[in-house]
Amino acid sequence: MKVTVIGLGYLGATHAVAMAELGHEVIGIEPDPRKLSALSQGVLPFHEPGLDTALTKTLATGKLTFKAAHDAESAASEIFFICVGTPQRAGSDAADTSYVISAAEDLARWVGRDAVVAGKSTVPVGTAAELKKRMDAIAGFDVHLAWNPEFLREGTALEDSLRPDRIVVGTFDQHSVQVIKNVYAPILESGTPFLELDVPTAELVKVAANAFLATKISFINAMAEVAEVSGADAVALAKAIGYDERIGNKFLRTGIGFGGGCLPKDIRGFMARADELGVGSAVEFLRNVDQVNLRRRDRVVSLANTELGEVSGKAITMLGISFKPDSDDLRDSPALEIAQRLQAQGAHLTVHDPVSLVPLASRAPELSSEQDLMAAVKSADLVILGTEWKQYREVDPAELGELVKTKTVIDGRNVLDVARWQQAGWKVIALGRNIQNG
Ligand SMILES: NC(=O)C1=CN([C@@H]2O[C@H](COP(=O)(O)OP(=O)(O)OC[C@H]3O[C@@H](n4cnc5c(N)ncnc54)[C@H](O)[C@@H]3O)[C@@H](O)[C@H]2O)C=CC1
Ligand SMILES: O=C(O)[C@H]1O[C@H](OP(=O)(O)OP(=O)(O)OC[C@H]2O[C@@H](n3ccc(=O)[nH]c3=O)[C@H](O)[C@@H]2O)[C@H](O)[C@@H](O)[C@@H]1O
Repeated sequence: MKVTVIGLGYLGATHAVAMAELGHEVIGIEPDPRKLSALSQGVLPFHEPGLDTALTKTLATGKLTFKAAHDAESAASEIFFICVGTPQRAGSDAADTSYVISAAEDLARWVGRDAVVAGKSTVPVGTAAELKKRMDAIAGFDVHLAWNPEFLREGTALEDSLRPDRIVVGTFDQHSVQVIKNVYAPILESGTPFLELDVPTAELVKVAANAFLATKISFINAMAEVAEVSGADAVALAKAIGYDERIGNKFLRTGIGFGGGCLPKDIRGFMARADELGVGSAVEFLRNVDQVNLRRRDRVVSLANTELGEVSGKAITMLGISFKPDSDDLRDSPALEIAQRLQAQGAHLTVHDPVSLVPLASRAPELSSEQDLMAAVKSADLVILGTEWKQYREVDPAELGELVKTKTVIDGRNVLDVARWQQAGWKVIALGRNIQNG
């Protein structure tokens, strides 16, 4: 099928490659000249395991091409996927839907009568109905608009796109259902559940899923707060409750909390939208979810100050700066916020991260960085593990211990082998735990 993907960020670039992998003829549209040029040359403008090689492979087949704007060729597509950003609006909790509106209105000037427009961006409930009104008015006919939210995770984005848990589609008409079933046919043939819903439900499924995931993480981090003052251990607690199948053991990893371009802004956008709809109190608990999450960052800043007397003038190494491993995404990264706050208090931060130091240089130029892990910890008064990259879990604590000034580590993700680090002479501090250091 002829497919156009609009907006080639983390979601859109992945979706375009995934569609080409399924055998479709794909055009990707991206107005940012830097991203467009990189993608056209087969270079992924962000880190995503496996997507770089898949991009090179699909480009070579000639089935994937990129453009800055719509033209007659893209206008002939049978389906258009809208994948533009919906960031948090400045000075507000609400989602900024201006990019989606602009992409939809622009597309309405090109879209064919039989083509389907499938929105994949995460939007406040009610957005699709508003877009349809605007698109119909510009196109002069009944545009086949549908909402098809995406559930991929960064770090496993391509795999999640090609082998999703489910495909959710909200449609206004049956023609859209059929075209969407056709585009995903190879995935559906493998037995992936296809949920055909009304449009508001499809929009809500996405924000509800992210709100639930955020709540689960904040739940265990709230238990961590209680554990810290009661002598309990939140990691052991998570394991113990997770054996109950009704609770499950996933998404109960306690630590410095959730960040990224989605969970934080999606729960805030959900609260703002619920408020507009007059049911703000229904999701008021998400305010607590957000606050518990942000308090974990405060906790690390406070632990660092307690450990060092005060942080001013002290050398602190942050291991990992992206919001999660296997990603270079710095959007609302807990590790980044902690590093910036400690630096603002006068500490000398050195950041190590396997892939995020280039985006970090433009995002937070005030932070020093070091590509070599051993050099990064040299003479440190304190080491903080901010992102649980595999190499930090596997590093030899004895080797690191020879380089630092003081062998104290705050494990912000509860992934270090405490006994091993202690045997190497380290004082180990972790969130939600009361670790006895000899
Ligand atoms: N990042 C992720 O893992 C996931 C993101 N989402 C949702 O997908 C949407 C996009 O997120 P990301 O890809 O992370 O954002 P992003 O910021 O990485 O990418 C958005 C892209 O859209 C482009 N764009 C903006 N206006 C445009 C227009 N009028 N026409 C064409 N392109 C335009 C931007 O230049 C940018 O490259 C958001 O709603 C997000 O919540 C959903 C699931 C997963
Ligand atoms: O809407 C989105 O963009 C996506 O948001 C999340 O995916 P992602 O942000 O890539 O990453 P997650 O694996 O969900 O992790 C989010 C944050 O929570 C943290 N986390 C995760 C799990 C956990 O147990 N504890 C915890 O602190 C991670 O470190 C990370 O900072 C959802 O998992 C995806 O399903 C969704 O499509």
